[in-house]
Amino acid sequence: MAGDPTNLKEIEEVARQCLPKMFYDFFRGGAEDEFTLRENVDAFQRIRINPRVLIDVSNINMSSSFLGFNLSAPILVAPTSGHKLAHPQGEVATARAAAACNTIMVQSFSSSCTIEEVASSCNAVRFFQLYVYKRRDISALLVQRAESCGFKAIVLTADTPRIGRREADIKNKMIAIKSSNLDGLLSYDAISARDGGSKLETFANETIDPSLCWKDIGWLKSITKLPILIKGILSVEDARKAVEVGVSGIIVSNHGARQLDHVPATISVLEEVVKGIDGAVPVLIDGGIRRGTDVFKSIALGAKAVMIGRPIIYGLAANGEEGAIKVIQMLKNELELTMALAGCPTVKDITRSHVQTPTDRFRSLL
Ligand SMILES: Cc1cc2nc3c(=O)[nH]c(=O)nc-3n(C[C@H](O)[C@H](O)[C@H](O)COP(=O)(O)O)c2cc1C
Ligand SMILES: CCCCCCC(=O)C(=O)O
Repeated sequence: MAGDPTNLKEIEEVARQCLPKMFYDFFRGGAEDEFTLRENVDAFQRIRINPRVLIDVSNINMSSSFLGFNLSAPILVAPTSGHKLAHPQGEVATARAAAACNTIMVQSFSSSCTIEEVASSCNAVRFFQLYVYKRRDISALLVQRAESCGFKAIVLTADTPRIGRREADIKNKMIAIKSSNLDGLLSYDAISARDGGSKLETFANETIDPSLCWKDIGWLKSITKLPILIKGILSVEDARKAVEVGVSGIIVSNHGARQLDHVPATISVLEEVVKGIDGAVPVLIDGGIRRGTDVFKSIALGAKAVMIGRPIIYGLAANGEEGAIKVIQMLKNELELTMALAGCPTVKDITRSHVQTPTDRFRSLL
């Protein structure tokens, strides 16, 4: 890869140099002042690791599982839209990278490759991320296509009744990303012809159903046998509701800080969400994970595994499938070293006592 990057930040820089400005801005950007975008990363840096010594770390085993599926490490690929804007092979390259790294890929509803193309391209375990459209028939059809193509779970994104205010996209007049999944189902023509700011925003706001609510999980359950995860949970109250309506997992996420600015960094609410549902279902987290130490901290605070969004896109942009593999491999290498240096030979050995949060430091002063 150009520049021989040694960490994810450097891969982002390679991607920035490869991508047209409109697309780099779309991938990188967050909502409004990007306060939460910075917080997602900074909040990890306020957590300290408490290493333990004189523990046999000659063999580090990062293997883990989620919903019964084995993972080589507790790191999954988050759903992100439009991978062909980053690389001509799009989500097919991403799925192959996930398969090569023995992890799960969550394919976005707004993917540029179809459900069928991704399914036939590799043997990765795949989950399908769902937006519920005003045209429920379209969402239902995509769920059925995913189910018949062997996807193993539905990830319902709950934080996007409308699209967040992404000012770079407004300035750049971001295009409405074409999702091949919607070919023959929806037309983009009216949107492409329209003047104004972000066409992606216009398209999303015209198509996504803002009336979606908790009772609709019943509808979703009625159209699929797959386990359902809810993505976009940031409070104990919503986590408990998710458990009540019978989901199989929760994803603590603020959509990579692209929706509502000034919501908390995901790592800062993870522990209370996990405690609030008392182990009823497994919890994943995404947002700002850029180092193996971030993965370690997330596990210590109760996540079953993490998901990564932008770094995968940057890897793709920098070097296609190989670039996405490099991203996952870099994080795995960093996690492996972190576990060795912290005295944790297996993922199960990573405990709450291995980290110190700002709240812990405050309490210790009282
Ligand atoms: C360019 C981009 C596109 C995204 N598209 C989707 C999407 O289609 N569906 C979804 O649920 N989340 C989407 N997300 C949010 C990610 O799933 C994830 O929550 C976020 O990227 C995690 O933060 P990180 O990028 O800091 O790792 C997108 C994020 C980005 C950056
Ligand atoms: C219905 C199209 C919405 C695409 C939004 C993709 C996304 O979630 C993101 O950019 O963030």
